Amino acid sequence: LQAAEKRAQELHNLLNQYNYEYYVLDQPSVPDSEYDRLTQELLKIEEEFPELQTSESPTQRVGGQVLDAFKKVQHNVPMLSLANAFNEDDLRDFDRRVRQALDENSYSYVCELKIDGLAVSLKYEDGLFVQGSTRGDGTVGEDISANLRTIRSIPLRLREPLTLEVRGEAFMPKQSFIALNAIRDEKGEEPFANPRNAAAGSLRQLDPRIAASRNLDIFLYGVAEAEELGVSTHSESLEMLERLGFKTNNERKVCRTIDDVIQYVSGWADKRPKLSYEIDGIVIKVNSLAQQKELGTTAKSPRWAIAFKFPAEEVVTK
Ligand SMILES: NC(=O)n1nc(-c2ccco2)nc1N
Repeated sequence: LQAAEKRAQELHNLLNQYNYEYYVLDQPSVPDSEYDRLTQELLKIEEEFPELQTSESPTQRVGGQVLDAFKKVQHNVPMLSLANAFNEDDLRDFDRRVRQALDENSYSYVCELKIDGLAVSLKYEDGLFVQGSTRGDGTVGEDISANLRTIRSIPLRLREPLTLEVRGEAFMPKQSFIALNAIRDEKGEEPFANPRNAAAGSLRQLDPRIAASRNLDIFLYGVAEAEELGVSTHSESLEMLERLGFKTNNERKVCRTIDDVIQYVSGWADKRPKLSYEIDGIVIKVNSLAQQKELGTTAKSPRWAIAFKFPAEEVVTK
C-alpha cells in the first residue's frame, strides 16, 4: 500500500499542476493524452486501494450521488451586493463621498471587469477545498460544493496549506452558452435567456453531473478577512489569489483618480463583444483595505465600492 500511496500522491501533484496550467493559465505543458493516461493510472490505483480515493483526488471532481436539496450556509463575512452607477456624475458623486469620508487622505481605486455570473464563496481548510456556496441573501446561501467542484479552474488543493475563504463570480463562457442553447433547441427545450441564467441554472442542479457538463468557469476577486492574512490592499489580495492557484481576471487597473476611472470605464464600453465571457459593467473599489474598513458598509452594500453598469449586453446567440 505504501508504494501505491506514494505513487497516488505523485499523480495528485502532477494532475493538479497540469489542471492548473490548462484551466487557470490556459497554457498546458503536456497534451491531453498525457493527462488522460495519468488519470487512468490513478483511477486504477484507487480501484485497487479504495482508501486512496480521497475527496481531494483529481478523480473526484464529479461526485456520483444526486442531492435531494441544498444545505444552507451562513456567511460569517456577509456577501454584499454593489450599489450601481449609471453615468459620470454618479461616479463623481461616489468619489466625493469617498474623499469626504477619508478626510482628504490620499487613496486609489482598483477597476475590475464586472463578470455577469453568479457570486460564490469558496472555503478551504489547510489548503483543501471544503465548501462552496451561493451568495443567497448575503448572509445565508446554499451549499453547492458538489457543483462547484466540477469547475476545473477551481483548485481542490491550494499551493499553500492555508485556511481561508475566497469570493468570486462563476460564469458560463459565451461559446458554451451558444452550444448549450443549440443542444436545448434540438431537444425542444427552452433556451436560456443569457449566460448568467445558464450559469445559475447549472449551479442549481441537484445532480453534479449536469453542472459538470456545462463548461462553467470562475474568476476569483476577493479574500474574506484578507487583513488577517497580512494583506493591506485589494491589489495584493488579487496577487495572493493568483499565488494560491486561483483564476483571476487580469483586465484590472489601479486608478489614482476618478478621472482615470472614468477613462478606464469609457474604454471598455465598446470592447465587450471581444471578450469570451459577458460583463455587465466595471467594479470600482478603494484599494486600501484599511480605508475599506474605515468606509464600512450600508445594510447591503460596501461604501468603498460601486458598480458602473453598461447598458444591457447585445443578445449573444450565434
Ligand atoms: N461580478 C464581479 O465581477 N465582481 N463583483 C465584485 C464584488 C461584489 C462585492 C464586492 O466585490 N467584484 C467583482 N469583480
